[in-house]
Amino acid sequence: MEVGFLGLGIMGKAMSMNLLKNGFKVTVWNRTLSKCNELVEFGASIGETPAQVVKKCRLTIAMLSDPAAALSVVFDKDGVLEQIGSGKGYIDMSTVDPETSSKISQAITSTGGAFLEAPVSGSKQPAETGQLVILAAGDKGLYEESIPAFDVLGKKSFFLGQVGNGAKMKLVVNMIMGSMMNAFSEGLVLSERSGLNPHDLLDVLDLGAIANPMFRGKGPAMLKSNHSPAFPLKHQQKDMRLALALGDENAVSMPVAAAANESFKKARSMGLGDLDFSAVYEILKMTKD
Ligand SMILES: NC(=O)C1=CN([C@@H]2O[C@H](COP(=O)(O)OP(=O)(O)OC[C@H]3O[C@@H](n4cnc5c(N)ncnc54)[C@H](OP(=O)(O)O)[C@@H]3O)[C@@H](O)[C@H]2O)C=CC1
Ligand SMILES: O=CCCC(=O)O
Repeated sequence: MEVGFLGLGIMGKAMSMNLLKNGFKVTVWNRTLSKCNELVEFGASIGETPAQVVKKCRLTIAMLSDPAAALSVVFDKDGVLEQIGSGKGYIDMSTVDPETSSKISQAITSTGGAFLEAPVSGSKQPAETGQLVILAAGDKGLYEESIPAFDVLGKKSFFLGQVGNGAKMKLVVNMIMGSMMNAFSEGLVLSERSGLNPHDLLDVLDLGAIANPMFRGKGPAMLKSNHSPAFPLKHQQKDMRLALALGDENAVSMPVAAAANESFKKARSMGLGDLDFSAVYEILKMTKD
């Protein structure tokens, strides 16, 4: 199957590589075109613009940083809209808000094209190993057609109904994750400041009711101040912001998420946005009596 892939950041590069390794023909595009070269070594073709990729492929997947990027790639000159139409499908796997997704859906479907939003849970390593959790919503026919690709990219796919539901599910999950990262970081700092060995805390946590892959995977690196990016902090803060907006729209009070968002904003303002979101630990560590 020939698949187009737009956006070769941390996630897009791993996902498109995975498709290539599993026998898909892939045509890639990235805003910074030089990032396509590594994929070409593994058999990918390059499209010079999003429109060129869509022209060539029946199915095109996008994995872009944020709502502005997702909209730009569809609506701007040489964008997806110039070539999408009947018989073609567009799958946006970026994490965006439901409004952005709906806007893209309306534009694509008005040309006769099919649209699916399919944000993912899981980070760099699950993307490399095909262990993502796919949160799809939109065109059911396109979802079914995409299952061979989703089976390569993920360990489980959910079809959640109408466009917007995938985006909402993803934002709820990441709102919880961002709050957890803040609580975890505060716990690490508190254990150190109160004279405990934080490595002991990691061991205790891992044996109890709140053991989880995030604490287990990131804890030891955090204690060494290693925040090599798997999930960039700037994207986690974007997700907190979008989740808080969803809370506003639905009159849901979220003081814990709001406080976590403030920590991520502070970390961004201190230049930590391109590090892993675990770098929020560094700003919590800085607070003194
Ligand atoms: N990293 C993770 O663990 C996960 C990330 N996500 C979500 O997936 C998406 C991608 O994340 P990730 O790969 O980590 O992000 P990166 O920051 O590594 O990559 C972002 C991509 O978006 C492109 N881009 C940014 N702005 C524009 C624009 N205006 N026009 C066109 N392209 C643009 C970048 O192009 P260029 O190379 O030119 O800058 C790059 O290809 C985000 O929505 C993120 O929230 C979801 C699950 C996990
Ligand atoms: O959006 C990013 C999610 C990262 C993860 O699920 O580990």
